[in-house]
Amino acid sequence: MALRIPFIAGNWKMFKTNKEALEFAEEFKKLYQDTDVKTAICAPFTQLETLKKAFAGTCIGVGAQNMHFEDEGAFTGEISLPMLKEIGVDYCIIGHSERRQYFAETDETVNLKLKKLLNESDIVPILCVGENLEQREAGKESEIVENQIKADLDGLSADKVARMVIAYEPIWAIGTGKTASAEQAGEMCALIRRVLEKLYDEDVCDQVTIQYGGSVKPENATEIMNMGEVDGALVGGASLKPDKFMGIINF
Ligand SMILES: O=C[C@H](O)COP(=O)(O)O
Repeated sequence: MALRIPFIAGNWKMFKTNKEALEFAEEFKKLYQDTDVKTAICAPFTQLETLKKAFAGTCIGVGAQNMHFEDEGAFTGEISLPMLKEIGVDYCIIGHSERRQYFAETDETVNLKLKKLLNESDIVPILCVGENLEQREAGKESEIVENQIKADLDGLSADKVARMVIAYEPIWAIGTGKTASAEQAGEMCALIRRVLEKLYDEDVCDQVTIQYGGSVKPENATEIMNMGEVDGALVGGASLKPDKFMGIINF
């Protein structure tokens, strides 16, 4: 079994101005030392260049939160892969539940975006999947997540999928203060690994980094990270403050 390095990424969603991002970066750089945990900040588009410059010469990665699947065109408000490449981002979140819920993201567009990123760049996608409360209460979480993974990865080759990150984010646990129990997080991350093994092979399933996301904070990070199949976390609210985020990285 491959030894996967823990990877804890922040998702700032629609928070922080450039000035605030720079202040965060300066403070966070001082704190992020002597750790074997990989990290990145996925920030709004307007802050990506600022963060790339601020984190230059460190191991702290920078990610976008979305990308269009076309290179260019009449798509008002969208950002393309060549634009992200020019900034030099390391990661890009794809298919976050907030994109699916509020901006009509579908498994079909998620799939096109993943193909674009993986076939035409070295940018690592962080694919988000997860069920809503109604689906969880109906006991359908495994079916929902399995179907999302199958549809989102459709047509992608094993070597491409092997370098992805997949974040299991139950929608009912995002920003609600309700966290999935460490067992629930572990079970769903294990399910994702089994689906990958079925679709590809053991090598792919061993290499993919699987994160849990949903109300992760310093107080619950140790328990979540200690579940066998959880390789990391995608952190929303608690990634906005350098000391809180560092508290999770130091789980
Ligand atoms: O991408 C991050 C997730 O949506 C989790 O957000 P949260 O930590 O604020 O619950």
